[in-house]
Amino acid sequence: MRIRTHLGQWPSPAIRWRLCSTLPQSIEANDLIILHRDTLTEDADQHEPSQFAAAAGVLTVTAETITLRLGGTVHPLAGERSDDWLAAFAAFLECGFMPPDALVLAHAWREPHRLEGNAWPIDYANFPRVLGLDAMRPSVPFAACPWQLGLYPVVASAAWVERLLELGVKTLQLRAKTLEHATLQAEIKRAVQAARHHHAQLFINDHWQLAIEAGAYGVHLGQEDLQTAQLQTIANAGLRLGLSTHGYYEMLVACHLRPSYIALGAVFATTTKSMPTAPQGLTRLAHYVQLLKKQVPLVAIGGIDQAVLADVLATGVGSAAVVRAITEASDLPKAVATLQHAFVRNLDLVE
Ligand SMILES: Cc1ncc(COP(=O)(O)OP(=O)(O)O)c(N)n1
Ligand SMILES: Cc1nc(C(=O)O)sc1CCOP(=O)(O)O
Repeated sequence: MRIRTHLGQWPSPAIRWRLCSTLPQSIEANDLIILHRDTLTEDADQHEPSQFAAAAGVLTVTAETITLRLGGTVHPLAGERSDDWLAAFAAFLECGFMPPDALVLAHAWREPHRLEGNAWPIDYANFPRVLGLDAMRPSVPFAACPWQLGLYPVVASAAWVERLLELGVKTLQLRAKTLEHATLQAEIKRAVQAARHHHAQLFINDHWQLAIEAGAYGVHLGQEDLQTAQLQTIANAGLRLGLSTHGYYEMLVACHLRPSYIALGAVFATTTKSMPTAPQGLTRLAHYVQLLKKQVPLVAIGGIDQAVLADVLATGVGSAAVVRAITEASDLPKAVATLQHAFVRNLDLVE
């Protein structure tokens, strides 16, 4: 409660978690069981999850690490933390953050922040490391892209890419979800050639091998894609990499891989795809930007249109990716011009 009062206004959490530092008489579905261990090497690692199967999650805490198991996913974190990290964890859960994100924030929590009247953790140096990522991290950072990627339409065909290039759009993504290999290969080639002709930056969603083959500017991948994509091959080929994130834990994963930009979503509700996570909203987005703005170029995505673009840009992101604001526009040239104008106005305000 003491820490929570310093974290500002947040909607009530959708889930009331119960933190159990000692074993409860009966385990309930929203319980997070906390186990203290000397090291992580014990075979306890294998037995604990089934023993506590009725709980929502288990945190195994050692001096240097905390491993959170939640819904079949393991989140291993390492880093310094304050003595009151557990109280901070409870406070961030109370602000509505899911356990992996609340645990990241709890690591980064420092009491002096509160005394300085700036309680929210935004100092990247205090944030923990996600363990187990080194094998997928390329030996060098991905090629850089501009800090301000500007208006960033995400479209499903080369024809759409060409239409937008004719209207002066300079950053785009081809996100073709339903095409078969041969058609897809031809679409990607055509879109890459058109983008090159217009000196534009075209990212290819998911299909990183075809993107390399076609010589695309970059690739966009989601967190699940990280299990299968060969990031070193993408980096060696000189392509840029954009990575999706949906909260603090995923941001740390993404940052460790040194991508060219990080996407923050979904800012607002979207009907373009079914999202497993709740919309972030502008307040969270602003906190994310404060943390990451000096680390990597940022792109906001999800439910962004003309009506909200100025508010989104006011958080400090350098780009906004949009689907429906473009594909469902009744007057495409006007929609592009209006959206582009918001970027110009925002740059004026920042300068
Ligand atoms: C700019 C940008 N941000 C996020 C996404 C979403 O990517 P991903 O998580 O891989 O989901 P799908 O696009 O594959 O549904 C994106 N495509 N672009
Ligand atoms: C493709 C995609 N990825 C998202 C994410 O949050 O990762 S949101 C999204 C769809 C964005 O579409 P619209 O602009 O129509 O809301």
